[in-house]
Amino acid sequence: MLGLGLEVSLSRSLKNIDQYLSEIINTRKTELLNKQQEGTAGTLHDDLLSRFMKKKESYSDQFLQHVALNFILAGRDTSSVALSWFFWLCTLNPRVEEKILLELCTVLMETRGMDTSKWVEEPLVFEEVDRLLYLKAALSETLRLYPSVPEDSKHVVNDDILPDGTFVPSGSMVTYSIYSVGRMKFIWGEDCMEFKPERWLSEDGTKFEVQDSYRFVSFNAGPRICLGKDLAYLQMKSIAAAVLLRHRLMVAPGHRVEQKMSLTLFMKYGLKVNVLPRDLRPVVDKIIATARCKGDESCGKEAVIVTGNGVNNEAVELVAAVS
Ligand code: HEM
Repeated sequence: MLGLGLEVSLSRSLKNIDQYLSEIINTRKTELLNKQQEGTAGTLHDDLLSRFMKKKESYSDQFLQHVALNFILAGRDTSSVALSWFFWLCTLNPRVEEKILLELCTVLMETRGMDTSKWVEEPLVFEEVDRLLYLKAALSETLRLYPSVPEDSKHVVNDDILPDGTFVPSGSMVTYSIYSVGRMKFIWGEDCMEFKPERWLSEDGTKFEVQDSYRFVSFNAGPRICLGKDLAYLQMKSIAAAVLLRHRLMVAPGHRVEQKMSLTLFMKYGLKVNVLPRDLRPVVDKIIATARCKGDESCGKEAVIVTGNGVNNEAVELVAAVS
C-alpha cells in the first residue's frame, strides 16, 4: 500500500511471476497457432496448461495464469519435498528399497523382457507405473510420517460448533496438525513411528488398501481434498522408479537430516547424497531364484518377497522360461 519495506520486494516478486507466467502462456499460444496454421504434427509441449488451452471453452489469459500459478504453488514443493523424505527413508531402510526394486524389475521383465538395458532406454509408461503398488505404499508411508503440508488452517466465516461440541466463533482460526495425526497410536497402532509400507497393503501384499481420507490427512480430506493427489502419486512414482532403477543413493558423510517446520515440511539442510550406479544383477538374480523356488517348500521364506508384491503368474512363468 505504502510501497515501503517488504511491500517493495513483494510487488517486484509479483511482477516477476506475472511476467514468467505470461511468457509461458504466450509460447503455448504461438505453438497452438502454428500447429493450426501449418498443420504441424504435435506441439512442443503436451502439459496440463496446453491441454487447458486446447479445450473448446476459451479461457482468459488471467484465468490461465491463475491455474498455472495455483498448480506451481500447490504441486511443486509438496511433491519434491516428499521425494526427499522418501529417498532418505530408503537409505535408512534397505529392506524396503530392495522390495521396491524387486517389484519394479518384475514389472519391467514382463513389459520389456530380460535385457536390462531396455529398462532404462525409455521412461516408464503409465501402465507400468500403475502396477507399482509397493512403491505407492512406500510413498504413502513417507507422507504419513513426513507430510509435505504439516499443518492446515481454516478461517471461520460464521459461528459454528465442531462435532465434539467445541464452539468456534466467527473470525477465529482452526488449525489441525497433519503431522501429529500421522503419528497417533490410536490411529496407526503401537508401531506408528516405524516406516512400514506393508501397512498400506492387503495381507497377501497384492492389493493397495485405500485408507479412510480422514485417517490419512496428508492430502486433506472432504470437499477441499487436494485436487492433484492422483497426479502427485503418478509424478512421484515415476521419478522414484526412474532414480532407483539407475542409481543407488547414499547420504553424504556428515550430512545432517533435520525437519524444518514451515508451511511445507522441508529438510533443514536439504538432502546431500552420493549418487552411485545401480547394479540390477542381484535384484534380477533374486527374482529368478524366487521363480525357481516357486512351489518348492525347501526354498525358505525369501521366496515370498516377490509373490507378496503383486506379481502375477505370467511374470513368474516368464522368468522361469527365460532361466
Ligand atoms: C505430495 C504431493 C502433495 C501433497 C502432500 C498435497 C497436499 C495438499 C493439501 C494438504 C491440500 C489442502 C490445503 C488446504 O486445505 O489448505 C492441498 C490442496 C490442493 N492441492 Fe495438493 N498436494 C500435493 C500435490 C499437488 C499437486 C501435484 C497439485 C497439482 C498439480 C496439487 C493441487 C492442489 C490444489 C489445486 C489444491 C486446492 C484444493 C482446494 O482448495 O479445493 N497438489 N494439497
